Amino acid sequence: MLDLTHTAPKPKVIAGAKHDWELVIGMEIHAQVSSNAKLFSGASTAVGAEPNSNVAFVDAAMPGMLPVINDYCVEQAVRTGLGLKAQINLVSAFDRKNYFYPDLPQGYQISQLYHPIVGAGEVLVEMAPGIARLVRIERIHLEQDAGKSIHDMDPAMSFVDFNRTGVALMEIVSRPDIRGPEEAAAYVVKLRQILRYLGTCDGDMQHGNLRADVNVSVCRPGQYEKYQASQDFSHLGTRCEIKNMNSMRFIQLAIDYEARRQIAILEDGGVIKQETRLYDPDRNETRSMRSKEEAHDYRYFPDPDLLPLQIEQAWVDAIAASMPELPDAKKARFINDFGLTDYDASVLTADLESAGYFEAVAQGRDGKQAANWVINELFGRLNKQGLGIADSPVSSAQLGGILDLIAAGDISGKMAKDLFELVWTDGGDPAEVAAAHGMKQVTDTGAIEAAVDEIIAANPAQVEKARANPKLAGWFVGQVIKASGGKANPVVVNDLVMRKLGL
Ligand SMILES: Nc1ncnc2c1ncn2[C@@H]1O[C@H](COP(=O)(O)OP(=O)(O)OP(=O)(O)O)[C@@H](O)[C@H]1O
Ligand SMILES: [Mg+2]
Ligand SMILES: [Mg+2]
Repeated sequence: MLDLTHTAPKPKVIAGAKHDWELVIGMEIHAQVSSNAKLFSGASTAVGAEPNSNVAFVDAAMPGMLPVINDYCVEQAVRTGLGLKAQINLVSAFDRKNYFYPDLPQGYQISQLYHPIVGAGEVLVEMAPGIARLVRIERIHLEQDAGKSIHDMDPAMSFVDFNRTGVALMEIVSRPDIRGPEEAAAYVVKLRQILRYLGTCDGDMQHGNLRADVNVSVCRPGQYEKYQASQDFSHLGTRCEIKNMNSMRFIQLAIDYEARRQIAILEDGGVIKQETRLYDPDRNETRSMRSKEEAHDYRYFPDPDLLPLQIEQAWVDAIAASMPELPDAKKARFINDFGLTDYDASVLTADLESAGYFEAVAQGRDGKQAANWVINELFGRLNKQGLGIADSPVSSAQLGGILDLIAAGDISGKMAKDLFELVWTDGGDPAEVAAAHGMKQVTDTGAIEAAVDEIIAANPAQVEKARANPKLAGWFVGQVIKASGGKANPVVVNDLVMRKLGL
């Protein structure tokens, strides 16, 4: 069962020169929909293609061309909504958001202002075991991405690449429920994790496939609670929106800078102007880009080329029936089925590849031991070499084979680490590699007994000490294992030593 009991984290408090302030943050996440074709054309969404080669006439806004909705993109938005426990709107509609920019050939972006496809949902953001923020989702709407302006190819010219023009985006809008920079970053991490589990967005932030607009305001302690009770935004401060953030670190730095900037203005008796700002990582500051446009500045109106989008409940139900297991459920299951700690379960469910690998190793084996090996040995080794789990030279079957040899008492923990190293570099079936390298733990009592007798006979003084203080018997165990060249099974040695010493 999923245990969602949690306590909310404390909001971040910043001490100004005059008094304390709290942060209030709401995020708009633009997530590129995983789909082979664009939202309103059949053109490919592949990246890295020759500039302007994946552009249909409708993407280039040729006269008379009409958009045709790609139902797979709609399905992806519905799947995302279901993954965020959100309401799915069976009727939604597309609007034109008008603005002029060289990378926007239509002169407007098709978006969904008035009737989005997805309504209210939620995301649980864990900050520590048992401490979590429930961030409410206000809406998700579908919209077109813009093209790319290129200014750095020639000092005297600007270019434009329309390959990205018309690719489907989901804008996922949160309520202002996030209360600090760390929570903001954790929210993006969690949302990205859910999208990747769902397969609706690849979450590649480096290539801008997931980017965040971060809305920040500050208020005096107590004001947020008034907003919560009434949902009346006038209790909150004026927000500034920091556009296009695609790094967890910069999101946190930008929020911190922006909050302090606003506090300084307010304590000086000034007012915050609602505006759009850009973060400059080189100078760690935000700068005004433009004053905030209101919806009416965009002259939104229903797109006359597109009928309202109507979907069937049965179709939504079919998508719901095919949902994969999501991160919270998988984590709870790992804790329950494999006895993992909260921390280990979080690490192992961070992405689907790690979770799948771990599960293959843990199935039918000691789950905790499997977790230790995957997290400490495997991840440690992969990190050292800068590899991802998909590129691991040791497969889950091979790692499972190593654990089986330990469980059978054939190799010691120390030998297992050496064996792991051998399998990592040379590959092969672990049992065969172990045999080829003479890695076999001695469990034969007869052979070990002789060594124990010999060491006891040679060290009468140690024997006296150990009989007086049984904790010192470990010394004999160490000696016997050393004498065997590390091959004697420590469990067997320990039993014999204790018996021979009469302990
Ligand atoms: N006082 C506030 N402090 C912090 N965040 C706020 C505040 N008021 C609203 N927000 C957040 O600002 C965001 C507003 O996004 P929304 O898409 O609704 O409008 P927008 O930013 O005006 O539109 P656009 O998509 O054109 O940028 C939401 O995430 C909301 O939670
Ligand atoms: Mg928005
Ligand atoms: Mg916005």
